[in-house]
Amino acid sequence: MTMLTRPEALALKTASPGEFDDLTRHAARLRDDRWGKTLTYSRKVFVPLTNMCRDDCGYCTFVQKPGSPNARIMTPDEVMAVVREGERLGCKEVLFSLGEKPELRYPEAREALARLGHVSMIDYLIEMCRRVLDETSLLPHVNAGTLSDEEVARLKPVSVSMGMMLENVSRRLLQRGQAHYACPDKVPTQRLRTLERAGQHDVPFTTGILIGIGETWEERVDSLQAINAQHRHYGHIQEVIVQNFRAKPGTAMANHPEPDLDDMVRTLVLARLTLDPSISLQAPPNLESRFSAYIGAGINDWGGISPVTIDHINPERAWPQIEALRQATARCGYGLEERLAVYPRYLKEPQRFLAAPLAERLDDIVREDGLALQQCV
Ligand SMILES: O=c1nc2n(C[C@H](O)[C@H](O)[C@H](O)CO)c3cc(O)ccc3cc-2c(=O)[nH]1
Ligand SMILES: C[C@H]1O[C@@H](n2cnc3c(N)ncnc32)[C@H](O)[C@@H]1O
Ligand code: MET
Ligand code: SF4
Repeated sequence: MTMLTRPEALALKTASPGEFDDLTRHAARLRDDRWGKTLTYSRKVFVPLTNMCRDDCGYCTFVQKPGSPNARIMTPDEVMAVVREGERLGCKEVLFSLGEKPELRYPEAREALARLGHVSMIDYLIEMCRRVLDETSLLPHVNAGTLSDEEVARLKPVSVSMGMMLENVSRRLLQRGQAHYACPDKVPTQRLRTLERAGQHDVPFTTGILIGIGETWEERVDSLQAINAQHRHYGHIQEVIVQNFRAKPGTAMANHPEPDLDDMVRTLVLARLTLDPSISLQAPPNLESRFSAYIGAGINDWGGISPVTIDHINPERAWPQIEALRQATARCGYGLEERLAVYPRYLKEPQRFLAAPLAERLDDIVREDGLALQQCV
């Protein structure tokens, strides 16, 4: 058996302990065959370029409304200070993660952008990616939500990869009282179009599903299959994050139950057995402490970890120390290695997946420190 059929995927939710053990072993073997006995992470800094956003996701504490004392757009000096600190501490990725198109909803966002000389957050983001490339050794990864065709095209020359959590393809979640009520950028067709545009532009892309926001098991299956279908067509999905919802005080979903470990493990096994094995499977190590269960379920990557910045999306969840993660990973029989924000597979076709100056730069980095090259398949 390789990939799951749809009925098998649906049945995984309630598989008996014996059946589930078999499937889990199969998922772990698939990971070992494709990715070997080494898990990876990316040493990064997190830059929340703005926390203003036109959406109102029911789980999000990152977002701040204009008028709140914390609503802001980072200045270029603030951005460059964080990036330089990252450079000093050996980081190779700048994760720009930001609210979506606040200028379309809030005059305050338009005014703040105008003071920075821009009319849209994406324009400002492009300027800051460019500065990171021109002035530092770090590589930008852009997580800015839904993107138009033109935005993808303009971001490609200034970033090595982009990402956006699909989260879920369920339209039900847009209804009043659900996680994505009043979120124009969480309309599934809009998210799927962004994935597709990234594919059309040959952008190495990170996506993922958010677990426990009111979706059904079947909707998770649908979401993973939708991601896999895009990858089959364009080959651009470098990694899929399976991220567990964490309830935050003060949000609409403060009292919504968090997914438990069994639910996460089952979903990771589902993901590993649904997705093409060339897609990296990532779960964040700061949202769950029982690492061995995740490794047993077939993940091969821990995502971005920062010695400089907090996880601004989950600010109460500290990063593990990289050495502690290395030891925990070693106890499961796996090594831990640093990787770049773009996976090795894409460096084999640099002219297709990277703008020429970025391809040259990556070539130099890989030649100098040979990062995660054992994974070149
Ligand atoms: O620190 C975080 N990093 C997040 N990352 C960053 C990720 O861990 C790494 O930076 C990527 O693996 C790129 O190397 C995301 C990247 C995406 O493209 C899409 C979604 C996420 C989500 C998070 C997140 O919630 N917290
Ligand atoms: C960066 C990604 O983090 C996810 N995200 C946003 N809020 C939460 C939360 N409370 N718990 C877990 N993940 C969250 C979203 O899917 C976003 O795209
Ligand atoms: C700050 S959340 C991550 C980026 C974007 N706003 C999204 O939800 O996809
Ligand atoms: S998760 Fe992203 S899109 Fe949703 S409110 Fe927060 S910043 Fe905006």
